[in-house]
Amino acid sequence: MSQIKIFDTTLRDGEQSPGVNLNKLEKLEIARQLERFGVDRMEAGFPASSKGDFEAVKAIADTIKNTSVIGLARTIKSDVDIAWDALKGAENPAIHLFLATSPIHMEYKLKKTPEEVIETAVSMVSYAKQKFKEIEWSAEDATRSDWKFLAEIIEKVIDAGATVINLPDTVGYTTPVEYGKLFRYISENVPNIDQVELSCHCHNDLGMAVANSIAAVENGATQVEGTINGIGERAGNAALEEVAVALKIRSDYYPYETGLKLNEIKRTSDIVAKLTGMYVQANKAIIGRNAFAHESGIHQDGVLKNAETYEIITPELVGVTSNTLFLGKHSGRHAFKDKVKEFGVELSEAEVKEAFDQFKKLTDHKKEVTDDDLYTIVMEIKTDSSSINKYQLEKFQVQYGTENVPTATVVLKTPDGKTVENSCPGQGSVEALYKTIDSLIQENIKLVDYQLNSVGGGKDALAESHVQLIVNGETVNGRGSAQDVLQASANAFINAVNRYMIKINTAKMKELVSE
Ligand SMILES: CC(=O)SCCNC(=O)CCNC(=O)[C@H](O)C(C)(C)COP(=O)(O)OP(=O)(O)OC[C@H]1O[C@@H](n2cnc3c(N)ncnc32)[C@H](O)[C@@H]1OP(=O)(O)O
Ligand SMILES: CC(C)C(=O)C(=O)O
Ligand SMILES: [Mg+2]
Repeated sequence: MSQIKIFDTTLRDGEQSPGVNLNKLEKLEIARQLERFGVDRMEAGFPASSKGDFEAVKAIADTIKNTSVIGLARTIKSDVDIAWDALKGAENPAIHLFLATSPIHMEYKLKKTPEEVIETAVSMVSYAKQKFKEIEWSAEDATRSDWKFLAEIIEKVIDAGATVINLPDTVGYTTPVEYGKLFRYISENVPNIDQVELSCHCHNDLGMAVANSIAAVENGATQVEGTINGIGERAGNAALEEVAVALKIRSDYYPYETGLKLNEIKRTSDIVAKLTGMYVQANKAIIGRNAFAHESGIHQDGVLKNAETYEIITPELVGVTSNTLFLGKHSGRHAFKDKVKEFGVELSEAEVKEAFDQFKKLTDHKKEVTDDDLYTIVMEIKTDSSSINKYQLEKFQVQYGTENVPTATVVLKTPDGKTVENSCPGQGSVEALYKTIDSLIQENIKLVDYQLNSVGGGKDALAESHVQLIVNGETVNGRGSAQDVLQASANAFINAVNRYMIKINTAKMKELVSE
């Protein structure tokens, strides 16, 4: 079996999904889970793109030790310098430089001739080599590039010091046979190709990202790039869990394996869905709710006689277990801490206290607190700490009846410690609630997206809400959970506003420091 490396870009290309906006703490929690999952490389972000991304990449580089941490950069000196500042604390600092090679990108986007593109790529790889030992170079839009030109530029960037060459299908344009031929061509026509690793990076615009990635592996790729749950720009990237499980299940045919711990798939998928707000559809391969459900009689009959008649993957393989019954009203702190440890999440003493208090409160209303419930509580605590004063929901009431105009009354504490109160009507309960909260906040707020999901099943399941707001022109996401759907909705709205407050306060503090 040959070992295929897994390069995860959930935190960079995945975060390019419209509407996804992760903060530093959320990125750090996802990075920790990716490390547990066993990815070989993780692209933590694009350090030169914003201060927030710089700080997140730096925090991940300084924390993650068992996975190589990489940052994306354009072929611009300042991007390379900023990437170095973010990544120099990593165990093995690595940079991912990209430059487009297709005629359309070179002429219209970069406004460079092919010769200038070669000269820029070579000089920036050489420049980066003064700092980084490991350099991945990507020929952006490789699948719409001239193959002879690709072979020429690749040979030169390898001579300049690149250690990994990536041939991205940037716009999801290729098909498995064609992409396979491209890898074969590059393997056979670049004389120094054996000095580097060859990587594939597929987008899913035509629904072929996973198939294309496997075709690349069959034709010489030694690394697959992708994201958890296939999130990413437009229709997304290749879903890594699908690639890994396909290689495992079809090991009778494919002589390749990955170092991923497949039984961490469910947990990795869950944390990414929860923190990005991009939930997977029920029929999603590998981890969708229906992936292991058998509905029709003939299938059920077959499965009862021998599960393998209709089941090629077992739920246990990918870490889908029946949602373990967790602790109850009478459970103590020790059992609680043990459970949190099992999740692989580290909590400080103060965080344990906060999580335990919330868990106890939940047991007053919910007989059976499950792993999913507890994980939701723990993640809220791990990803939402900030020392700045924030808006706090003191109390609220919503009146709703089929014959009444829904009306909400809300009492809020503002960041400067004042208590404010108002009531507003709305078309529905959530609208009334949101209008009232909005009226109490001195910012210009527009609601762009609202989602409500249940955590697990049952009448008493926790509700989890995601919102996207535009606050004074800035897009921010918010997340909230509670047993009541209106409380979860209110929490999500206020969480988004508080993230905006954190964002502008951090920017203001930086200005003061630099003055
Ligand atoms: C295929 C991919 O996924 S590539 C990664 C895409 N990801 C992102 O763009 C997310 C983060 N991006 C950003 O925050 C911003 O685009 C920034 C901060 C990087 C740049 O912002 P701005 O300076 O305002 O430039 P803007 O985004 O409008 O345009 C991009 C510029 O980079 C140039 N550029 C694009 N790719 C490259 C490259 N690989 N190397 C050098 N320059 C490049 C473009 O030609 C354009 O230059 P121009 O201003 O001279 O025309
Ligand atoms: C930055 C590059 C590798 C990319 O994401 C793409 O081309 O899709
Ligand atoms: Mg991409």
